[in-house]
Amino acid sequence: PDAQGGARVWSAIQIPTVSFSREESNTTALAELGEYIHKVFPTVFNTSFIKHEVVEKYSHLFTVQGSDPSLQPYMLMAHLDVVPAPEEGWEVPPFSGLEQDGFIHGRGTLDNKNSVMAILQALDLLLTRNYQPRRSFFIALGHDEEVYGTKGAQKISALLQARGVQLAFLVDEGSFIMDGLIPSLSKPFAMISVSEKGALDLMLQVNMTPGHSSAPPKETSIGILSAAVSRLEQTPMPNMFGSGTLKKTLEQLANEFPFPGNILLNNLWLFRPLVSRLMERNYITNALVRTTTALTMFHAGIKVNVIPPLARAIINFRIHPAQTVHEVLELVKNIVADDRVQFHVLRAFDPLPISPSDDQALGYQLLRQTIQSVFPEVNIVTPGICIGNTDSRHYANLTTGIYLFNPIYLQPQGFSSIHGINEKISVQAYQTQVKFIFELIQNADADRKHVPHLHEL
Ligand SMILES: CCCCCCCC/C=C\CCCCCCCC(=O)N[C@@H](CC(C)C)C(=O)O
Ligand SMILES: [Zn+2]
Ligand SMILES: [Zn+2]
Repeated sequence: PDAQGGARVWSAIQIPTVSFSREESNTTALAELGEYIHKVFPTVFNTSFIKHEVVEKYSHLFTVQGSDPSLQPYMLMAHLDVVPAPEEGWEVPPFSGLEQDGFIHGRGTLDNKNSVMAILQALDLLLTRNYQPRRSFFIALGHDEEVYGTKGAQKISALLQARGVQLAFLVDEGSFIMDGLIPSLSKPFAMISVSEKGALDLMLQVNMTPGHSSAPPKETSIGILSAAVSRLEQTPMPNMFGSGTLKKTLEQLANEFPFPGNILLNNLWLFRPLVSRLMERNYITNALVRTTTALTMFHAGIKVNVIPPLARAIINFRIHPAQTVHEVLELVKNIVADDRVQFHVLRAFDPLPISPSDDQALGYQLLRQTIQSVFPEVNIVTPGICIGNTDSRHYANLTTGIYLFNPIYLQPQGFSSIHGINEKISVQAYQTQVKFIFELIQNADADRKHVPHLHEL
């Protein structure tokens, strides 16, 4: 990639495209970022076979017309918005986009302006080499992923559906080259997520008669609700480990673990109960084996000497692929087992279906091939499940091949910086991401029977 690559990312980081809530986002910044990509990637915007459309004012859809209409198109995705970043705790201000010690710092450097910039830069590089793709593809840049994507991705998806588009596959954020995230597994491995967990935001509410605090009743709305949410926190949803994608992932990783992990994972027929318990010990692997329960909001009380009429809590469940929203709701009601607690579903969706990862799965195989070429040191490429949610779920009507992968090494510190503090990307990692997309686009054009001849960076 050219020397400007880093500089372009820094400037994008300086534009605070924050989504605060579904109702509130920094639309001035979103518009500014739209103008910015126009300014720094003029070739992308001025090429005759690329159509650019703005959707719902701030999202962007690029249609790159390939020369061979018989090939089914695919889509590359990223999002322009970021979560808020209060300045406390940051080594450098989160919207400074400063470069220090080979790293670009700031909110959005991993989630997900890196992908916005890398996709456009890779395409720009191909265009400057007079490359016209054979296979058409779309680039969808949503502007509200961090607040559910209903204005951006959902609208782009509806637009494409109305045009009769069906995609061979799509690639979005959500998974990485995992580096030290699994205890005792020191070797990095590439995980391409082939599904993502579902979600349920559930409000619990207790209404009681208000009164004077000098003569309190035996139970208050706060006490009843606290007991209910505490029961939910203390009673984890069932461990679903045993089949499906995770079992496949672990079997593929088995020989990478030192003794005795390798023996346990190579003999899951015998050690399944033990492995399933071990997975619960770490908060990341725990999230892979069950529907998680996170108590995230709690509101009650209006004055120190008033018995509160109303107490409310919101719980965020992330639903394991082997369960449904309906099943989780039933379990929750059984655990709470108190008629005074009312339930209101604020938002819910089931886990995504599992995308294919067999030899015939075009998207998966292209990603695997490109990983092996760009990261020859990575021995294992494995399908996995994304524990968070992405804009990709809005496109499930257009394709059965949804693949989540960011071609970046992710260490525990990087993992906690996503939505946390000190988010940063090394200039070298960003350049490698550009190289990855540059090769991926060309691999998607190659005759699958022959070894591709690539333009090189
Ligand atoms: C043996 C396998 C090991 C696997 C380790 C897994 C480690 C997980 C690593 C990365 C997960 C990062 C997830 C990033 C995508 C999440 C994006 C996001 O925050 N989305 C929001 C969307 C919501 C609809 C607002 C979310 O809350 O999920
Ligand atoms: Zn993201
Ligand atoms: Zn995010």
